[in-house]
Amino acid sequence: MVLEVTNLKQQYGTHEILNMESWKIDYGIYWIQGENGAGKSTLFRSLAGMLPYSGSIMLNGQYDLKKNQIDYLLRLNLGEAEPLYPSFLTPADLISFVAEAKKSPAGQADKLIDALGINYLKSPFGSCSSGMVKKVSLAVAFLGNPSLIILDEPLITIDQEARAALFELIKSYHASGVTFMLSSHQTFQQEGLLVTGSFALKNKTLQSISYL
Ligand SMILES: Nc1ncnc2c1ncn2[C@@H]1O[C@H](COP(=O)(O)OP(=O)(O)OP(=O)(O)O)[C@@H](O)[C@H]1O
Repeated sequence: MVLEVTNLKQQYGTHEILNMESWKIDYGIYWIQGENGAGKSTLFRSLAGMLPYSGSIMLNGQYDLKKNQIDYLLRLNLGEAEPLYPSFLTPADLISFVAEAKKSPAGQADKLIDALGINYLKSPFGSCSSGMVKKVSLAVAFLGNPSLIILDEPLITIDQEARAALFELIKSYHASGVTFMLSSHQTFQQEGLLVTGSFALKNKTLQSISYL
């Protein structure tokens, strides 16, 4: 099992957002759907260790997010829907920092920069376009040797060329064993991406969607 979630509860103050008894996914590409405010980003941030939660989250059947946090976080990457970086930082700074933290193999960052067409590496984020910021956030989500990559709304603000490059990256990383969790209000089908399963976040839990 790539990911196993048990009794996950998540709330902001007294407002409960998630209450998931059991959710397991194996190797694949999953599309997570849900209305605005359903809790997708909250779920992804919880899985990425960014929010306190109650319950258990286990990766690759052996890394518990609470007990083996470093091993877990080396294997799970999140690309946020609307990434925010300090305005003085440059994409080059961010990429090299994350590459080191994620133990990225030599040459991997350059390939991602090239593939996604990131060409303002030394301009501070404060002067980058929103599409450029998003492309950098996508590049860093592929760094290291992840087992699971979560991309929250990966298609927003990126142009057609970057979109095509992103789908090529997803396909090639998936072929080498990476599981993906993608959220989008748009369909992925036209990109030739074979989705293993789709889930909808409703009533604080994930329900499997089957297509006729
Ligand atoms: N930091 C926070 N503090 C308090 N409430 C929050 C916070 N972040 C999100 N929420 C609330 O939690 C609920 C779930 O939000 P979340 O962003 O996870 O939904 P989403 O499914 O990703 O939505 P969208 O499709 O609009 O991006 C919403 O009601 C939102 O207002």
